[in-house]
Amino acid sequence: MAAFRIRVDHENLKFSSAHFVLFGNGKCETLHGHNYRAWVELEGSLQPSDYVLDFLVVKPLMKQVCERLDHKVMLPTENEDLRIDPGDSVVGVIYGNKQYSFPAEDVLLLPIHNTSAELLARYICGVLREEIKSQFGGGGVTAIKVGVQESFGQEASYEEIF
Ligand SMILES: Nc1nc2c(c(=O)[nH]1)N=C([C@H](O)[C@H](O)COP(=O)(O)OP(=O)(O)OP(=O)(O)O)CN2
Repeated sequence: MAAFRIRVDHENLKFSSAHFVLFGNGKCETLHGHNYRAWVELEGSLQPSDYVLDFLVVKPLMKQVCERLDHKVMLPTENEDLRIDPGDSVVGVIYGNKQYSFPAEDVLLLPIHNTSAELLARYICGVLREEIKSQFGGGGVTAIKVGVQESFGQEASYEEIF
């Protein structure tokens, strides 16, 4: 089967954020940060413009998502073992015998089960999918794939049919 695929992967598509992966049974990583990078690939048919979708519209969408994640402590709200108390000025978090409190403005609550690169990729993919659908009606896009790199040589990607 023949298909066109575009890829947007720029050095400014990055976010520097803190997280800790939860392993269950009260075990988790220590809080730490990564200089994440993200990229997206879109597969689809050519439009009258001879584009699948203009790079110049995909790039700012990706940039927006990265900016939302940048300089935040990312916390997963879909993990039943992580207790989050989202106050107006302080977010309290309890996991096993660990307790954290963060300034609310530094926290980003994400509707995911864990802040692994895999689930961050799926989250970003979902945000982009909805933006592309609402702004361009999908265009000719048939599949979307997002990659999230934690550090050089370590990345996860997620792909879904549009
Ligand atoms: N499949 C996945 N494996 C791991 C993930 C992930 O998201 N998906 N995440 C981690 C951790 O976040 C961990 O911090 C990364 O591990 P590590 O490479 O040890 O950490 P550094 O970036 O600090 O790299 P150094 O080589 O230690 O400097 C683990 N696995």
